[in-house]
Amino acid sequence: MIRLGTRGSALALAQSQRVADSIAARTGEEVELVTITTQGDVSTAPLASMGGAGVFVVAVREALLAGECDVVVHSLKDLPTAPHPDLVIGAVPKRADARDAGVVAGGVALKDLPAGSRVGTGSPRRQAQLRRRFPELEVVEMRGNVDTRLARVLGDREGVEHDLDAVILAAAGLERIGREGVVTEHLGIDGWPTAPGQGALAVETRADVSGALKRALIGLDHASTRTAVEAERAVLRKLEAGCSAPLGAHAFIDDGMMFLAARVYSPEGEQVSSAHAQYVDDSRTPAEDLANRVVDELLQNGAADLMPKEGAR
Ligand SMILES: NCc1[nH]cc(CCC(=O)O)c1CC(=O)O
Repeated sequence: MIRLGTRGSALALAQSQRVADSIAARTGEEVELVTITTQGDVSTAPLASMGGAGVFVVAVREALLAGECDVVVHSLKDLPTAPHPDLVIGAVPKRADARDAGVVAGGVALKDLPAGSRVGTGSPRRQAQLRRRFPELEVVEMRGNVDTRLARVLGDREGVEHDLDAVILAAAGLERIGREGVVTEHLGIDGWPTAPGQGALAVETRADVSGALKRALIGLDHASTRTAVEAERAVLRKLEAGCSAPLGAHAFIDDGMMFLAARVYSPEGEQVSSAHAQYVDDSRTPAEDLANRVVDELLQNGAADLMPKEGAR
């Protein structure tokens, strides 16, 4: 019996169940889901007041370290970039859709929404992107699980106020919970790069993992997804010291070639710094090399100046 720790949200359960099925098929062992309730799930306070989105990861990791479960699944974009000394990412499965998706009431295109229409997102990156591309729309701060966010646009849930015209969410999350049908448009990755690691999962275990579970995770790993998200996260890590502005980054590998593009936004979206690079050499560390080139270019393009100014907002 293998125990897979998971948060209890619909999204977490959906992605954990898929990984559990895959581990069960590869090991021939039964895989049981163990639900872990985190402070971030219970409270609706702004995540920043609880130490950021990391609150989810910390609680799930504690259960893993305490031996309450053997393996956990994270959305890669929620994972801190610093490695944990006692844990390893045993598998990064093949990435799903990395794009953001718009869900707009009445199926109207975002660009055709009347001025002042209310669009919900809690992500500083999406807020900056919305303000830049659709300056006439009103950006509304929000958080909560995906179903609640959708209900604020679709008005399909009792007890949830129907107060938004649109919401921006990850396409991958909507697919995983079977709600891809509500998407009214996808935002192309070139003009709307998403969070480092978006659409990808990290399957984490204790560093001393062995035997059938270890072999199953090796089999579940998708090398080019792992390298691509490594490059995206390396951009985040290298910029963190000098720049806390919203960031989009996307990498992919196609036919042996690797591409990485990143964009840093000022909070109001009026300024950006963009950079991209592609890998042609036979580097043994392509993710690191590409990220270094992209970060150098971002900083040359003024990325550090896009940071929120003290007291400006
Ligand atoms: N921050 C919350 C979160 N973490 C992962 C996903 C979606 C799934 C993914 O990107 O893998 C979401 C919801 C969203 O951004 O819409």
